[in-house]
Amino acid sequence: MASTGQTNPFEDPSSKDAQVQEQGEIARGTSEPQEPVPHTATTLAVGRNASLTLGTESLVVQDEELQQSGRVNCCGVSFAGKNKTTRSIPFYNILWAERSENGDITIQYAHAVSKTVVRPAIISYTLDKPESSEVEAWIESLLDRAYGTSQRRKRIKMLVNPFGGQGGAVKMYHKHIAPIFAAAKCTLDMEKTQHNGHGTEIAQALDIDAFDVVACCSGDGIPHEVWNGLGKRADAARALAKLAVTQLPGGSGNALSLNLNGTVSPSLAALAVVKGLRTPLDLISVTQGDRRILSFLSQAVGIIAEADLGTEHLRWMGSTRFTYGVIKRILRQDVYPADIAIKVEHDNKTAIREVYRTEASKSPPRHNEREIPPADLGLPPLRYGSVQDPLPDSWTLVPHDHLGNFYAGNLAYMSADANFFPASLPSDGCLDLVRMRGNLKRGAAIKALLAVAEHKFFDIEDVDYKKVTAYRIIPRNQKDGYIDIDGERIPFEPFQAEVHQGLGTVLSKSGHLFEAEGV
Ligand SMILES: Nc1ncnc2c1ncn2[C@@H]1O[C@H](COP(=O)(O)OP(=O)(O)OP(=O)(O)O)[C@@H](O)[C@H]1O
Repeated sequence: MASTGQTNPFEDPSSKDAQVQEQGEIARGTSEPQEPVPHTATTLAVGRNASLTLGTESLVVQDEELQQSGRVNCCGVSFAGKNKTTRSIPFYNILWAERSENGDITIQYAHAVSKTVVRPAIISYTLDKPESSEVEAWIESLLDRAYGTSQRRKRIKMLVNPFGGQGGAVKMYHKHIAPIFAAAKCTLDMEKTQHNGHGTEIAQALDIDAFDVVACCSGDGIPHEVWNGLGKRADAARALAKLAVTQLPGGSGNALSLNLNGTVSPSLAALAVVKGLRTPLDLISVTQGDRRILSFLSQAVGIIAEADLGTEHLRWMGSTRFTYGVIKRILRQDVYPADIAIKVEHDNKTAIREVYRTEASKSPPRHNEREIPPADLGLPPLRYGSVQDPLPDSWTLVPHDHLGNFYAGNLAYMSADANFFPASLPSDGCLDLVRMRGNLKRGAAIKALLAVAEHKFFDIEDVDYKKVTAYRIIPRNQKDGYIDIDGERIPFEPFQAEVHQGLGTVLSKSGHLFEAEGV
């Protein structure tokens, strides 16, 4: 038996980690703790002194090698001793396994080099009995545990926004993302976005049968464009069901990755995409004038919208500009009068908590394939018409003279530490709507704001929280202002929104929940 430790083609050879990996990490016996191996485990003897065992949650690698235990004694004799090393690699981290042409067995996995970075690493053994029929079945069994119902070798259309965030997305893609996808044998077709709206154009013209995933190395702007591009197609329903839209965090707002990949680390997000389960996501039609936009993240009017979009001149402050913007308006007790009509699905927090907990207690779906609509179906029709139509009969416009915040969310986290919508679910057919008065006592308003980071926002009495399927909002008595749809500004005019249950598709870790603390 020989542990060959192949060179990893994706590593920067100058890095220390790469050198360790090239020499074969297994023999070094580092990191993860050993896991007890159950009796039912399948063990593959790769050589006289090494074995690979499928444990309950991980691949257990045992390796014995000769190690120099002392250099020279007083008589000039070297001593050598045997050292057995055991380590576990979580199945989640296994990217690929195969027999190479020369009969070696090669396993690629995501090795944690820190809490926020994983890099591809390779274990490679020359088999003592390469002809054994056991090997193929063992590899299949390993891949089965590594992927479960997640699709292997995803075909990924990769969009990279070179200007996302601080402008480092292209470098980050090459360093942290592409190597993970390549090690997992995904097919990659990378394109840099060239201008505003390019994501929409690409999605509109994309060969949807050639890809499984559109992955955006960007902020939330490019996923928004991609869903809108898919929505403009004659086969919109099919395109939106077939293509999972995902994000590799490369912008200043990375909410999609936070909620679905549970991270803003590019390499961990890439691993989450490799292992992601296809999950339907509600999308929202927003109509304004004769326009129809698809929204996946949020719609905001009032303090939050203004603090997000009205503080561009304070970009030098980084993420603090948003907090500064909110506090300034809370202290001024700004109000944003509007008439609002809402189609409510769940109107109290007890019922909402119940809905959330029922879904959270379910086991992850066993099958994550969804029905693909025929090619002649466009976007679903609007059940409540558009903002230009008369108000539906059962709706009532209610004046909100002292509105401070109107904030509708389709995902839980709006940014790191801002789980504004903890009860939201990927495809419950509802938006979570938060309304707060602008004339609250300053102390109470600031307490509510601080509660967001402490996961206590939902229970604050001044926070009105409902699950809704549609609404119309008509701003009043203001010359101009901010309306924020997925972080983008639209004209300060009345708009209407309605939810399309599970119209879009994403990849998630759980298959039915966001990566957020719920209620
Ligand atoms: N090559 C390009 N040149 C200029 N703008 C671009 C280019 N590619 C994409 N864009 C635009 O950049 C905008 C922001 O993109 P994205 O969300 O990826 O980054 P971000 O850093 O989170 O953005 P922001 O901070 O502005 O919200 C999108 O509207 C997109 O259309």
